[in-house]
This record gives sequence, C-alpha cells and structure tokens, in this order.
Amino acid sequence: MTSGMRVAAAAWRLAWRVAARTTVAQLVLTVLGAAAPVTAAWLTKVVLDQLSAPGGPADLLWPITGLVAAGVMTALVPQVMRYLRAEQERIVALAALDRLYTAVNRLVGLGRFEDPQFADRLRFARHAGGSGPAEITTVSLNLLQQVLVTAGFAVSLATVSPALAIAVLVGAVPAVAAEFALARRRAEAMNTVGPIERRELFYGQLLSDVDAATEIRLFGVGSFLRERMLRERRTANQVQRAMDRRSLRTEALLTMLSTAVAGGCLVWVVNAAAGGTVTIGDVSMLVAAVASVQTSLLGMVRDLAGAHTQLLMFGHYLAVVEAEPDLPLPVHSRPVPPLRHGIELRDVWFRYREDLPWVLRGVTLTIPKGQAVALVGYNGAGKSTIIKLLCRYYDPDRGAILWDGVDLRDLDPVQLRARIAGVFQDFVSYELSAAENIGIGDVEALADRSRVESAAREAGVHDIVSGLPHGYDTLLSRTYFAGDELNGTTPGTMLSGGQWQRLAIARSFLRGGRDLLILDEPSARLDAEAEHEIHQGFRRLRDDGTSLLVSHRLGTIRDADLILVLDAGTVVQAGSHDELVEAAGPYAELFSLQAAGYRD
Ligand SMILES: Nc1ncnc2c1ncn2[C@@H]1O[C@H](COP(=O)(O)OP(=O)(O)OP(=O)(O)O)[C@@H](O)[C@H]1O
Repeated sequence: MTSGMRVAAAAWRLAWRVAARTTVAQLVLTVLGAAAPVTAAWLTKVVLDQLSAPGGPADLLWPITGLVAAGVMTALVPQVMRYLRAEQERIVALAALDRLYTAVNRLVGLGRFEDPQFADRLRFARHAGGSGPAEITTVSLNLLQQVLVTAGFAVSLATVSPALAIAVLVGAVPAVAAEFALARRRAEAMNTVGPIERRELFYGQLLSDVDAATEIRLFGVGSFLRERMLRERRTANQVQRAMDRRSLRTEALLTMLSTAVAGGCLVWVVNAAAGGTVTIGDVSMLVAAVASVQTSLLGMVRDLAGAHTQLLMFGHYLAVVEAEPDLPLPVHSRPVPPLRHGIELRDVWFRYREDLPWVLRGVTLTIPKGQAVALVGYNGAGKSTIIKLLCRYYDPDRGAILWDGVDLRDLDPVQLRARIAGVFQDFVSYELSAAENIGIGDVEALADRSRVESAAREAGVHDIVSGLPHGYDTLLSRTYFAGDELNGTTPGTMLSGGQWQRLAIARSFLRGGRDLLILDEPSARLDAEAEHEIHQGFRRLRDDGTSLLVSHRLGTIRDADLILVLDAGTVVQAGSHDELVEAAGPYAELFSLQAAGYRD
C-alpha cells in the first residue's frame, strides 16, 4: 500500500470507528447524488425524443415525474451532505484531538519537545487532526460521486458516439497530469512555509503576551518585533503567491483545453443532428454529458490534488500519533518500589544533542535514603540537568542512574515520577484557580480543600490566597474571565513572582510523603523571611524522606547532610558544610564571597 493510501485508510478507519452512521448516510447520499444528474439527462432525452416523435408524445407522466424527483434529489442531496459532513467532522475531530493529545502525553521525555521538526509536525497535526479525516472522507466520497457521474455519462456518450466518449476522456489526461504536478508543488510550498509561519506565530504571540509586554515596552522593541513578524509573513506570502500564480496559469490553460473539446463536440453533434444521424434527444443528452464529464473529471483531479495535501497533513498527524516512544521503554518494566537504600549516578555522561558539548562528564554521586543532599555550582555547571536525568526526562549517553541498584531505564517512568515531589527552577504558573494551582500537585487531592489548604499553610501562602476576592476559587489570570468564559465580566487576579513561587512550593508540599524531594532553586524569588520559613518546611519534609536541593544561596543548604560541588559537569568537591568551608576549594571561595557580600 502506498503511503497516501495508508493515510487515507487510517482516516477512514477513524471516521468509521467513531462516526459510522453519518459515514454510511453519506455513502448512500453520494450514490443518489451521482444517479440524479445522469437520470435527469436520460429522462430529458426521452421527453425530447417523444415530443419530436412523428406520432406525437406518448405518455410523458413517468419521465416528467422522474425528472422532478431527480431535480429534488439534485437540490436536496448537497444540503443534507453538508449537514452530515459537519456532524462527522465534529465527532471525528473530537476523537482525533483525544488521540493526538494522548499521544503527546505519552511522550515521557523532553527531547521531542525541543526538536523543531517535531514542533512543526505537531502544528500540522493539530490542524489536520481537527478537519483532516473529515476532509479526506469527503474528498473520497466526492471522488466516488464523480467516478459514478463520469462513468454514467461516458456510457451515455458512448451510446451516441463511442469516438466522442473517448475524445472527452482523453482530453482530460493533460488536466490530470497537470493537477498532480501542482499538488506536489503545493505540498512542497507548504513544507517551506510551515517553519516560517511558526516563527511569525512566535512574534505575534510575543507581541500580545502580557508577560512580555513589560520588557517589550521598556526596551521599545515593539516595532522591531512587529517588523520581524511581517518579514516572516512577507516571505511566506512570496512562496504562496508564486504557487498561486503557477496554479492560475495551469488552470487557465486547462479551462481553455476543456472548452475546445466541448466546442468540438458541440459542432459535431449539431452537424450530426442537421444530417439526421442523431435525434434532438441525443443532442440534449450529449450537451449534458460533455459538460458533466468534463466538470466531473476536473473536479475529480482537483479533489485528488487537494486530497494529496490533506493526506500529507494527516500524515503528520499519524506520525505524531503513531510515533515510537521518545525514550526506550522496557518491555517488562519493573514496578518502582519505595526507596530503601538510595539513588546512585554512576559515571554519567550526558549532552543534549550529539553536536553539542558534554554537559555532564562522568558524574558519580549517591543520594542516600533519608539524607538531604545539596548540589551547588556555577551557572551552567549541569545541576538542573542532573535533576532532569533523575526524573528520566532524558537518558544518560554513558553510565547509569540506579534506583536501589535498578537502572532507571528498566523502570516505568510514570511510576518513577509518582515517587518524586519537587519544585522546578522554571515552575509553571497555571491560569487556573488558586486551589487548582495547588491541587495540580496531586490531582487526587484537587477536590480535597482541607489538604489543599494545609499545603498552602505550609508554604506560607494561605493568608495571601484567603485574601483574594474569591479565596481559593479566585482565578489567577490576566487573560481569562472567571466563571463563564463567554459572558464573564470578572477578570482574574494576578500574584507577585514570589507568591506564585509559594504556590509552586505548596504543590510540592501536597505531594509530601514521596520517596524523593527535588528542589531546584525553590526559593529564588522569595523574600528573606519567606525563604527562611519555607526552608523550615522543607526540612520537616526532608526529615521523612530523601532530598536533592539545588541552590545558589549557600545559607539555605548549610545543614544538608552532604553538599556536592559541580563544576563543568563533574563533581569536584563533596562533604558537609563545615568540611567544605575548612577545605580550600570552590565551595569555600563561593561561601566567603557570599558571606563578604553580607558583611561589607
Ligand atoms: N534543553 C537543552 N538543550 C541544549 N542545551 C541545554 C539544554 N538545557 C541546558 N542546556 C545546556 O546545558 C548546560 C547546563 O545547564 P543546566 O541548566 O544543567 O545548568 P545549571 O547548573 O542548572 O545552571 P544554573 O545555575 O544557571 O541554573 C548549559 O550549558 C546549558 O546551555
């Protein structure tokens, strides 16, 4: 099966599975829609032949009734088809959306999200997933209808003159070839324009993004960014304009060709009628047949060409939905048992891509069960990368990470992450209610207001949330209305950077009791008092479990059981705060620099 047919078959399977009734109804109407014009042409011929018959017309009741029925059918079928198509599109688009985002959620790592090609594919997939399958089934049904109409009229034409039928069909060959060539070029143009439009979208979003608005206005870069956006649009327009001009030229030529063929047929049939070799009914039949065959053939070719583009788009959708896992998953993954001994990084080497430098160069370290380990080092030393590897967002290129001696690659990543709580350096501020912002840390607790509140209290954010206009139910957003999105008039409320961070911390408190607590700069935006309080809270949480804390503020990690100093992707020092301050080395230097900052 060619890849186009495979994609079309997948679209049909999806439509059949989720919208069988509307699909069958469309099939039936397609056949009726094809039969109507052929029947009408034959009945017109019968009526005309009877009218011009030497003995006068015989009984015209049934052909006239048939003509009326065919007329009603011709008018009604497209309207019902439009409704059915829209209904099918709604049902299929919902199922396709579900499948697409199930597939996106199935990606356990981060690598694909950082791949520009995947980003383009996802954009096409989002577009094609909505209307793609419905468009492909519609095009297929149109094709079926046109094949039936063409066949019906070709047979009718052949009864008048087989040579004419062949001439009309052969006259369509150049159109078929030209439309296919156009379709291929259209697809190429679309692939060229894809990344350009993604850039344009980026600038457009940036220009209308509320968070970016402050910097854009302070730096006065609005016009600069707008110009960049327009430049992308102009480039995309250039590609599309060239394509449209090519289509216009080709299609104008094809129209002239089909008009010439139709004209030739008309001249022949008028001559034949004048010579008495064909009847008046034959003339009407032939005029209808030539026009219909040409329209159907061209329509068929255009539909096929359009289908080519739709198939390519839906191909992107299938590529995302059927993608292999981004990280190799074990066939028989082991359950992730509670941590008993500790987590070990054994000679771990890692780089984000083969063409990029190594970020971790043989890191060996242990996070013993029940201990608080801190990771310090300069910017870019690889601290957050270690955290991402511990959550298995990436796999090490060399070496291994062991959970009680079992390689993380042999564990189910979803189960592994269920054993981890944490606050990331670039935590997310969800445009949801305050309660949901906390509850998302453990969706099972989303409806449990007492658990949400107690996490908020631990993170020192309860009073702030209680003081909001609707307390825990206040929408935290500047871009959406609270409650009824359509008719709402109450705008959301915004928090300060530190308050958002406290919410992120509350999320991690809600996940208390997990085996590993990961904290990547969890208090970077907090004031000194809040930072002190939060670290007390973390300490309580750490007492029951195992933790890894990354912080540039050495005061917050001085009571860690073990401090590891990372430099250019290797552990260069390890020990307690006192030991490291005693020893000459980067930690002592960093510490005395920070301490001096406070003393001076
Ligand atoms: N997704 C990524 N793709 C490519 N390179 C990356 C990616 N994330 C980080 N890096 C690179 O890896 C190196 C280590 O980054 P990492 O975020 O681990 O440092 P860090 O020690 O946490 O730094 P900081 O103290 O600034 O947070 C940096 O040079 C960075 O440019």
